[in-house]
Amino acid sequence: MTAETLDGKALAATIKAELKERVAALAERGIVPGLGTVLVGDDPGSHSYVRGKHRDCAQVGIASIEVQLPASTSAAELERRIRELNDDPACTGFIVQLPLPGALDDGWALELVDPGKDADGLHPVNLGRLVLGEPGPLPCTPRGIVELLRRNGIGLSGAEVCVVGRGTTVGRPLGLLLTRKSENATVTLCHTGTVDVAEHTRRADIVVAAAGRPGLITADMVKPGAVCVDVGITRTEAGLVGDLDPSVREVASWVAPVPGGVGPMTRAMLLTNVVERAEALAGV
Ligand SMILES: NC(=O)C1=CN([C@@H]2O[C@H](COP(=O)(O)OP(=O)(O)OC[C@H]3O[C@@H](n4cnc5c(N)ncnc54)[C@H](OP(=O)(O)O)[C@@H]3O)[C@@H](O)[C@H]2O)C=CC1
Ligand SMILES: Nc1nc(=O)c2c([nH]1)NC[C@@H]1CN(c3ccc(C(=O)N[C@@H](CCC(=O)O)C(=O)O)cc3)C=[N+]21
Ligand SMILES: [Mg+2]
Repeated sequence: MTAETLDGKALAATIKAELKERVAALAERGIVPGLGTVLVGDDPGSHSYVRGKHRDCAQVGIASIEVQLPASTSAAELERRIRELNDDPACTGFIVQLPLPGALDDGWALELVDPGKDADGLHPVNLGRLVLGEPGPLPCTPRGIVELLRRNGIGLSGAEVCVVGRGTTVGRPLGLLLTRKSENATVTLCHTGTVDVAEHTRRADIVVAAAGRPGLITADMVKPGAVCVDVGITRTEAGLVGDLDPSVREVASWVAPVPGGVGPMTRAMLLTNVVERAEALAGV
C-alpha cells in the first residue's frame, strides 16, 4: 500500500479563499481584522514562520501589525509591547511567537495577552475553556489537524488516536480537543516517560507524531491502513524533516507530510481565529 497524501497546502488555500469572502463582508460593515505578531530575537525559523503569517494576512485582507524586538529585550519592555497590543483597537488578535529567547518565560508572556485577543488559543483562560467545553479560540495546530482529517472524510468518532508528544502547543491541547463530545475519539498521549511507544502507536487508527524527533515513527510501529499525521519539524541542511520515517508511507492509508501538511493548516487556523473574533465583535 502507498499512502494517499493529506494535502494541507491545498486545503489551507481553500480555507483562505473562504476567509477572504468573510473578511470582505466585514469590510462592508467598516471592520478590518488585524493580526499582530510579537517576535523576539533572531531565530531564522521563527522569522520564516512569522513572515508566512503576514503573507497569509495580505492574501485574505487582514491587516498586519508586526512587532520585532531584539533578543536582549527585557521582560518589562516585552510586557509593555504586549499591553500595547491589548489596548490597540486595530489589533483584533495577536500571537507571541514561541519559544521566547533566553530568560523570557513563554508561560509568563502568554498570560499577559488579553484572552479575547489570544489568536493562538494558548492563554490559560482559553485552555480552561477548552477543558470545560466552552466557546473560545482553539489552539491552531490541534484545530488544523482536526480540520485536515475531517475535510478529507477521516472519521474521528470512536477512533483510537495515539498522539506522540505532550507539548503545550500541540500534543496536550490536541488530546483535549479530540476527546470532546463533538470529536469523540479515544486518545493515548505518549511522551518520554512512555515505556513502549510502539505498543501504543500499533493499536491506533490515527497516529499523530508531534515530538520533534526526525524519523521517530517507523513502518513497524504503524497498523496497516492507519492514518499518520506528521507534525514535528526539524530543520536540517537537506530541508525540513518530520517525525515520520519515509517507510510509513508503505503501510499507512493516508499521510499528512512535512512540509505541506499540518504547517499550512496551522496558519489557516490562526487566520480563522482572527476572523471569528472580528465577526464576534461585529455581532455577525
Ligand atoms: N507543523 C506545525 O504546524 C507545527 C509543528 N510544531 C513542531 O512539533 C513538534 C512538537 O512541538 P512542541 O509540542 O512545541 O514541542 P515540545 O518540545 O514542547 O514537546 C515535544 C514532546 O515530545 C515528547 N517526546 C520527545 N521525544 C520523544 C520520544 N522519543 N518518544 C516519545 N515522546 C517524545 C516530549 O516528551 P516530554 O514531555 O517527556 O519531554 C514532549 O512531550 C516540534 O518539532 C515543533 O517544531 C509545532 C507547532 C506547529
Ligand atoms: N505562538 C506561537 N504559535 C504558533 O503557532 C507557533 C509558535 N508560536 N512557535 C513555533 C510553532 C511552529 N509553527 C509552525 C507554523 C507554520 C508552519 C508551516 O507553515 N510549515 C510549512 C513549511 C514552512 C517552511 O518552509 O519553513 C509546512 O510544513 O509546509 C510550521 C510550523 C507555529 N508555531
Ligand atoms: Mg525562554
